[in-house]
Amino acid sequence: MVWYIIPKATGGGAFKFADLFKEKLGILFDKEDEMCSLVGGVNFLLKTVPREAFTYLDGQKKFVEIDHNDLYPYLLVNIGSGVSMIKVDGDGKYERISGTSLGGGTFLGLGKLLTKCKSFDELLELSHHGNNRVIDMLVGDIYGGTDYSKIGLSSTAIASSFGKAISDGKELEDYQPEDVARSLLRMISNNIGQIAYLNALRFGLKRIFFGGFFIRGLEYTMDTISVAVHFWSRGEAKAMFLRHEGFLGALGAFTSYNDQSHNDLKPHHHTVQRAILNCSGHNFRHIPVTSNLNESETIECSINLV
Ligand SMILES: Nc1ncnc2c1ncn2[C@@H]1O[C@H](COP(=O)(O)OP(=O)(O)OP(=O)(O)O)[C@@H](O)[C@H]1O
Ligand SMILES: CC(C)(CO)[C@@H](O)C(=O)NCCC(=O)O
Repeated sequence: MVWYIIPKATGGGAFKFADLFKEKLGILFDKEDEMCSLVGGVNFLLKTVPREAFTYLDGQKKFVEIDHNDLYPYLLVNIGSGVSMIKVDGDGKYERISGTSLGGGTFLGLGKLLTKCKSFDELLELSHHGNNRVIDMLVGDIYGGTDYSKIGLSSTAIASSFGKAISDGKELEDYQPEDVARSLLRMISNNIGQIAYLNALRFGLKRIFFGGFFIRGLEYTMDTISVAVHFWSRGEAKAMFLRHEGFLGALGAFTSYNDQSHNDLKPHHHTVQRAILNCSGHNFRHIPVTSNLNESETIECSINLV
């Protein structure tokens, strides 16, 4: 019996590794466009999975009721190595309106250089124990401890990320890696939240969904992004997060098997004749799919969305 498996692949890696897979494993990818897959993944989740989207503010997670008839338009901010901002108007209807190269890769890359830590988890762990005020220059540092209330800035607002390092007379080694990691996480998350809001404003979008593997359900990251969106929108816009934020592209590629008919898909037990891979530029991540062969010579996949 001969088995032909055509894996769906999305992201830059679908292109970057296509020849390698063909040469070494004899496998051809079915390439799915990255942006299209991201949007497909989010739409699938929002329409199919209960309690998928939530807000996170002041340590409180609140699930958001999604009205399927009033879902669009929204802004999707996908934070991977870089950041893509996509205005979504419907199934398959979207436009990438902006992006920034200051993303998860910047956090991890700079973090490795500045703290010598080896992995994302290590860097995050460090950031949990740090205090950004040691390195960040606050409004109060500039204004002698007081707020600049006339323009809406409290004394504890960050005036300049890493600004204290200008005149502290310290070398990198004199700072605790925990504090450096904390400032870095705050700087990146804050910046993304601000750019996201400005783009939402450009197009009059009230809802902003944040996804990508950078978020990973991390409270400090989500809190910083939420505060940035809240601050810049003066409470008008809300940052929303997704429970399955790290698998958007792979899910979108998966749902595209059925000719984009997401509505026919249920989050449990799909019978498909193919497999999926989510390929970023430098690594592969399998969506948690279990598979076994059944008598009709198909691969039975079930996704566990918990
Ligand atoms: N265990 C981990 N190992 C590496 N990076 C991680 C890990 N957990 C979270 N991250 C963060 O996720 C980012 C990568 O996210 P993701 O895989 O969604 O994007 P990507 O596909 O590599 O990038 P892009 O969307 O720009 O192509 C990293 O830059 C890092 O900040
Ligand atoms: C290049 C991609 C789309 C690859 O996923 C992503 O890393 C990204 O959106 N980077 C930001 C590029 C920019 O808009 O400045």
